[in-house]
Amino acid sequence: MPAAPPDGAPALHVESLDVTYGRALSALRSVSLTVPHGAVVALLGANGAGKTTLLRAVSGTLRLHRGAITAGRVRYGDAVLDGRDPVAAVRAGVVQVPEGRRVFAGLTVDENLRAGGLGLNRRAPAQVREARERVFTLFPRLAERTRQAAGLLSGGEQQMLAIGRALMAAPRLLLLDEPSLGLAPMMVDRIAEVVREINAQGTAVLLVEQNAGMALSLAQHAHVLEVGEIRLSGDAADLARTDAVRRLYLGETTDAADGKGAA
Ligand SMILES: Nc1ncnc2c1ncn2[C@@H]1O[C@H](COP(=O)(O)OP(=O)(O)OP(=O)(O)O)[C@@H](O)[C@H]1O
Repeated sequence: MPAAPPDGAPALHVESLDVTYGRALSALRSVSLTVPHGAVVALLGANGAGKTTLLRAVSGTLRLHRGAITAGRVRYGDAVLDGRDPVAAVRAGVVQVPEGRRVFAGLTVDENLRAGGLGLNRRAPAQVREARERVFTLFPRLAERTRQAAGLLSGGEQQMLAIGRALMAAPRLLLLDEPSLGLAPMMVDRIAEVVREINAQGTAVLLVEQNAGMALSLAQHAHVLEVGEIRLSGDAADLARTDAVRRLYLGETTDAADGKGAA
């Protein structure tokens, strides 16, 4: 468990959130969760459960996908984030790493990293250098490839770059969407280590993962979303022991008759 937060340290509060896409599609209903300062919180759920939608609602990117918050609140510390844009979220200290390693393929590693700092364009060059050094310490492979086009990196390296780019904005809360998706097991282990290191440096993480084993091993708290609603919440280690999570999300056959199809 993380150390007790200092007084006034910001936490993310999502309160009774409803989100729709277009006029009809209800993607989230009455979703509430908290990410305490310095914590790792995992968000699990099947395809289409609404995990990405929740991250978009927090990072201010929902409108870019024609979604809208129709009820509820998103607050990070004193900042109200619902109804705001991504720049407001970044300024408040909240940065999302989108699913699918969306790096700028035609730009170099270095240019991608610079782009990550642009949301905070009044920062002193020394801070930018410091953020860059932090990224290169976490990801030495990026330091060796600063002039390489991002599109030529391996999948794992692109995921590192996507995370590194987000870290350039010096987030206090990182929203990570499926960082292990499509990566080889060794790279998944490396990404897990990186999440641990980032968290140990004081950044809270809201981690969306289909790899429930990895997510629950990293998180202190976890929530399970099903068709837009939170079905289970609790201590990550406790959730990992429940039959439903073991069967549906950890791939264990506690009851062969039920199979794993619902996940
Ligand atoms: N831009 C969009 N326009 C319309 N519907 C959308 C849009 N994005 C997501 N949805 C729908 O909202 C619901 C929740 O999707 P979301 O991507 O948040 O789920 P998810 O849990 O992240 O799933 P996945 O693991 O597949 O990414 C789904 O029914 C999905 O089809």
